Amino acid sequence: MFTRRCIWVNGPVIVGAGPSGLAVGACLKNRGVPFVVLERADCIASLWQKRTYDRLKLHLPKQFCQLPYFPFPDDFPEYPTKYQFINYLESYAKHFDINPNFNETVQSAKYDETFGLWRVKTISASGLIPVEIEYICRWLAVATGENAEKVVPEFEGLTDFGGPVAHACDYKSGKSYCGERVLVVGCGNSGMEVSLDLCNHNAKPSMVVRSSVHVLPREVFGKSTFEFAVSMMKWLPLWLVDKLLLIFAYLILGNTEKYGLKRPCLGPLELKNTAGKTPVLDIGALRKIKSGKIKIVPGIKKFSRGKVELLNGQTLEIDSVILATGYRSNVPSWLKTYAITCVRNLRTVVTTLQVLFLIYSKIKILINVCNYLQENELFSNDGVPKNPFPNGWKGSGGLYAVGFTRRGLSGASLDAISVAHDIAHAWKDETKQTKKSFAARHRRCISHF
Ligand SMILES: Cc1cc2nc3c(=O)[nH]c(=O)nc-3n(C[C@H](O)[C@H](O)[C@H](O)COP(=O)(O)OP(=O)(O)OC[C@H]3O[C@@H](n4cnc5c(N)ncnc54)[C@H](O)[C@@H]3O)c2cc1C
Ligand SMILES: NC(=O)C1=CN([C@@H]2O[C@H](COP(=O)(O)OP(=O)(O)OC[C@H]3O[C@@H](n4cnc5c(N)ncnc54)[C@H](OP(=O)(O)O)[C@@H]3O)[C@@H](O)[C@H]2O)C=CC1
Ligand SMILES: O=C(O)C(=O)Cc1c[nH]c2ccccc12
Repeated sequence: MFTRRCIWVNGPVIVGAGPSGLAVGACLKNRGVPFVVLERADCIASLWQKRTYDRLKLHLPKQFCQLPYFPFPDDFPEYPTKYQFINYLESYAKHFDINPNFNETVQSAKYDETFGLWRVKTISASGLIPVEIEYICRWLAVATGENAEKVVPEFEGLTDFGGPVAHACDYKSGKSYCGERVLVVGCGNSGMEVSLDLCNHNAKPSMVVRSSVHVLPREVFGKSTFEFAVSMMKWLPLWLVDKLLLIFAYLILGNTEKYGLKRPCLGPLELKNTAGKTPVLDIGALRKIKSGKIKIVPGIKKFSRGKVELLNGQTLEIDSVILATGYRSNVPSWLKTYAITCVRNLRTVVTTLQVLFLIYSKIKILINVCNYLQENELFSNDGVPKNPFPNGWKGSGGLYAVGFTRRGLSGASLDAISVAHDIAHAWKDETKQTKKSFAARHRRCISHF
């Protein structure tokens, strides 16, 4: 049973209370614009508080990770721990007096063309009875993140495996894996750091590398590699910076291909920009790989009871599996376009015709048209903005994206400043016009229907 409520918001609705949502909230506060933040979890920065392992530290230096208008404390180390970062975010929310509505999951957000308003529906699980709430607003800032949902690939036979299978987002420490043979699937920063942590707790990790990966040292000549790359980008083209990074990586780490870590054809920064694939910034896993403490294995063929068969025909006996297989955005599941229903129907008809008449090539064009129409005009079907950085933060009808730049926390901060600036201008214009007639309603941020 649901209770229903409808709330008018005089200002933007921000979806997500992670660093991006907090940053845009802070920038709006600075400009005197009221807003509401909706968060599905019961705390701010739920990714950091609930879905990361104990030993996690920021892997970019602190100056690239602080949010607008509130620097990290002076005594923070170069690479703050996750607990320091969480404390900072708590202080940030307190400093700017940001009070998200917790336990409220956005189910859908639709643009009502007739009124030029957003209708954002949530289910609030705070009380004993779930409450369905509809927020109505002029502006919608999407800050649900690039890592909103875990990616869990399907593997043949995994259900017969019998041992524990966890995603990296549920991994806390290697303590409970002591002495175990663990298969870590994936070799991004999560796979590498989970494998390292397992080693440090006397477990025996084998890490699956199915394709390729760029491993870079976290520091070159005592300076952060990231900072070094950022400085070089001011003077040199990206391809040259990539070449230099790879030369330094070779000089410092040696030939990583020798250990089964094939490098991608594209350079590390180009790959990050085009495919969003983050290079691994090594904090010690490579040493364990070189010493054989972390075994590198190829792609998976199938699982069976207590075993995994690999693509090279080798079979390993394993006790547990950790899927460090990454994350994805959840925007397509709740952000609707007005055309979505009719386009879906059209798509079904077209697919049926395709099956009936087998005239594939002509129909394929129509299917592509349907896919295009089904997409939101700001976000692609993958749930990230279609336009690359720095042009992916603004859509039409008052829609904004914060924190989808593939540039981590520094990208989120830049988005937040641009979005708040834009909304503040529009908000001030609109409130000026409506001030007299709606004076009473606008005195408070929210008024209930
Ligand atoms: C393990 C890990 C380490 C990282 N380390 C770094 C680093 O060192 N430096 C760096 O620059 N970047 C780093 N990143 C990148 C990372 O994306 C950012 O650090 C940051 O958390 C992104 O902030 P965000 O607010 O955009 O997303 P998130 O932190 O994911 O916050 C989004 C929030 O939206 C909420 N939400 C999602 N869907 C809904 C919904 N439907 N309704 C309501 N609420 C919803 C979520 O619960 C969440 O609280 C790291 C990422 C990971 C996974
Ligand atoms: N200290 C820090 O600050 C940390 C930061 N992070 C950040 O969090 C984000 C997410 O990182 P991460 O969780 O590592 O995810 P990534 O998306 O970076 O990596 C996913 C890995 O899983 C592999 N994979 C996916 N599906 C399969 C499959 N079916 N079989 C075998 N392998 C598979 C991918 O291989 P393929 O490339 O072949 O697709 C890739 O190696 C990144 O931006 C990262 O930088 C993460 C951990 C620590
Ligand atoms: O850790 C992440 O996910 C980030 O997005 C941080 C980041 C942004 N640009 C980069 C380039 C190289 C390594 C990390 C990052």
